[in-house]
Amino acid sequence: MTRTGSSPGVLSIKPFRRLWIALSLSSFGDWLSILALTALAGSLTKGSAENYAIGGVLVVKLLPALVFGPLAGAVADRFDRRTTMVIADILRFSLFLSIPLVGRLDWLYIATFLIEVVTLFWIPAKEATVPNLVPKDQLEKANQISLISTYGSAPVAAATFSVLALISGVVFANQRQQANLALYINAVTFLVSAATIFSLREIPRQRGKVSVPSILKQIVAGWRFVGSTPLVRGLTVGIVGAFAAGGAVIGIAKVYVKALGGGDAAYGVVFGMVFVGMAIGMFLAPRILKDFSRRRLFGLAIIGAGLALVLIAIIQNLVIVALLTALLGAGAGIAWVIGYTLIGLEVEDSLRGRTWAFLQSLVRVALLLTVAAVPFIAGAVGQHRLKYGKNGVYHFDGPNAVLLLGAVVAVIVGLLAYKQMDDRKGIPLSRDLMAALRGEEYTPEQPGSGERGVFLAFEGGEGAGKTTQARLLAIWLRDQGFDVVTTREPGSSKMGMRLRAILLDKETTGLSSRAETLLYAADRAQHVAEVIRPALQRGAIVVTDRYVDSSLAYQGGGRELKVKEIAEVNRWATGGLTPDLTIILDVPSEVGLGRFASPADRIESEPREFHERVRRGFRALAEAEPHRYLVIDGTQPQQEISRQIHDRVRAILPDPVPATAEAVTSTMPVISD
Ligand SMILES: Nc1ncnc2c1ncn2[C@@H]1O[C@H](COP(=O)(O)OP(=O)(O)OP(=O)(O)O)[C@@H](O)[C@H]1O
Ligand SMILES: Cc1cn([C@H]2C[C@H](O)[C@@H](COP(=O)(O)O)O2)c(=O)[nH]c1=O
Repeated sequence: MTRTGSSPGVLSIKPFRRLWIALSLSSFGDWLSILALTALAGSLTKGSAENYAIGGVLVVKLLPALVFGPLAGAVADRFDRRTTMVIADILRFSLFLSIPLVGRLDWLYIATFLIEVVTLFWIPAKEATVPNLVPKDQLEKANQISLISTYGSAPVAAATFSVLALISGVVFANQRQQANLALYINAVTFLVSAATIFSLREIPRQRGKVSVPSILKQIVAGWRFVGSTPLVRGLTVGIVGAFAAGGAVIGIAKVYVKALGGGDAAYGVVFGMVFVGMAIGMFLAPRILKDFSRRRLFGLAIIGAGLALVLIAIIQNLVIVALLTALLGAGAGIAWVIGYTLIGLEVEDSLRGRTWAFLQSLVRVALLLTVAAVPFIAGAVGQHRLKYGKNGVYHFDGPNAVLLLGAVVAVIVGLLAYKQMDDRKGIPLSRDLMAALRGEEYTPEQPGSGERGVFLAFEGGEGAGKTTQARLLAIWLRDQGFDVVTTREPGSSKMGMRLRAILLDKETTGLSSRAETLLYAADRAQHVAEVIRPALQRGAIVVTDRYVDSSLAYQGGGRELKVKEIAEVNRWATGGLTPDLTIILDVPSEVGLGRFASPADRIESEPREFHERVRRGFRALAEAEPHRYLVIDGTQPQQEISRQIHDRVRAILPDPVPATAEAVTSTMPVISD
């Protein structure tokens, strides 16, 4: 995985840097043009026609992609890319300049349509050029920085538009002149871009024959693939639905902001907030919810965006709407980055291209239909005044209805995507989410294990008396008719015995603390699978001499690794199996170590401070969850320790099986429910 932080390295490649400057300028110009054109269209019309005029701008911006999309890709491969880009930029400069000079709505539409057609040829020429300017191993970084510039320029454009609106509001009398100023600046960005690309002699000349796939064929092929793959089905439903909801917002935002008392500056701020939110969502969510299922997060992000939209539709306060818009953007940004990554990671390489082509076609259709439908829905709903209290009047107009409809669509598609893509079925969402927020992965007890027995663990430092007490407890339990399995760690399986030899042999030198932790965890995973879980499933009482807490105290306390991380590894290794009771025998380290006559093994040979840290580690675990532990002073006489253990264990034992059961099974009786 490449880190974004290393992107400046790519920018040191001079030709790529120039192309990137051109891309940034063009992206900035594109975003600024959406704001300026919709504002100008609004100012060229009056009353309810304003809705249709703004919607019209967006429709003509989307239409060319449907008609000329496949052709543009082919042109990029067939003609000289540098020339294509320079001509496209000069054309865009001229067309943008013409809009304020002509100053008519019909020309605004024609010019916008032509600009979009030209842009369609510019983009694939640029996309195809990048791999020729950077080495292969830098391509991913180059793509990252291009993506950041494309979307990062949106809030910059929005801020510029707001500032321009404020400044020009002082100088100019009407809104038309303000929008015109933005369009002039916009035109200049394309001229600079053309000059920058013209100077790029490194772009190789390109000639060749390329077939033009029909958009209809792509959609049909895509449908077939989507129908047979739940992941892509969920992604498609989510992405297309989110774009449809987004289309509703884009189509109505200008009118809604105006209805809330805002002008062009406020529109620019609200528009920019979507992208600020997107950037925050994209950046923060994957970090905060590092261990959370990406498939679940995808659906949840769309639902979250839908809920933010509900509030935007009903809370009619400009400042709150602007803040909620950032929330909406965050949801959209999270869904976008996850959708993008999931397609990259989980869709086979041979199908990825088709998936993208299909999604892009569908997204454009969805956007187009929504943007086109928005003015009609808003117009059909009309204006409604709802009275409340003595003098209160709540306005519910077309824009509110459109936003609410978009919100409902987002929530429904979010739910559908969640259902289709859920990769943790049966795991409660709230627990999964809470664990992820704590930085842990929620591991439930293995499904269907159906343990009926009792699981007891002895823990403590060296020579604390664990083996002695485990043996005495087993005798006491068997005397009462229980099926008891005594076991220990490490080394209760064939593989575990070999691991024990490696771990405790003083000849083992240079073993890293992490490797040591993993070897103990591997022994434990085998121990649980081979010995503990089968015994518990048949209803036995399992008494183990050491378990997970030994790793937390020895590798966490003794070796000073992070206890949380060790717990996480072990949760995974054991499938979350936790003892019903853990008995800690607490003795000062010199007392425990002094009880042995035999030579010390690799761990016992550690210095005293190590063993004292281990002791403190065990105590801390018991203090954190007292209900799961029984801490006993291990320096007491053996019988006294046994008595205290019996008192506590008795309370959690099930009723022994009636004596008759022994006759039936003719084996050691098992515990009944
Ligand atoms: N309460 C006690 N008082 C004094 N000596 C004891 C007590 N309990 C056990 N011992 C003795 O201490 C020694 C170590 O006991 P034991 O093997 O049970 O400890 P352990 O905790 O299992 O040690 P290990 O660190 O090897 O797991 C044995 O010789 C045992 O007889
Ligand atoms: C399970 C486990 C054990 N250890 C250490 C603790 C002891 O020094 C030895 C095991 O020897 P014993 O005589 O069987 O008690 O291994 C550890 O460091 N981490 C663990 O998870």
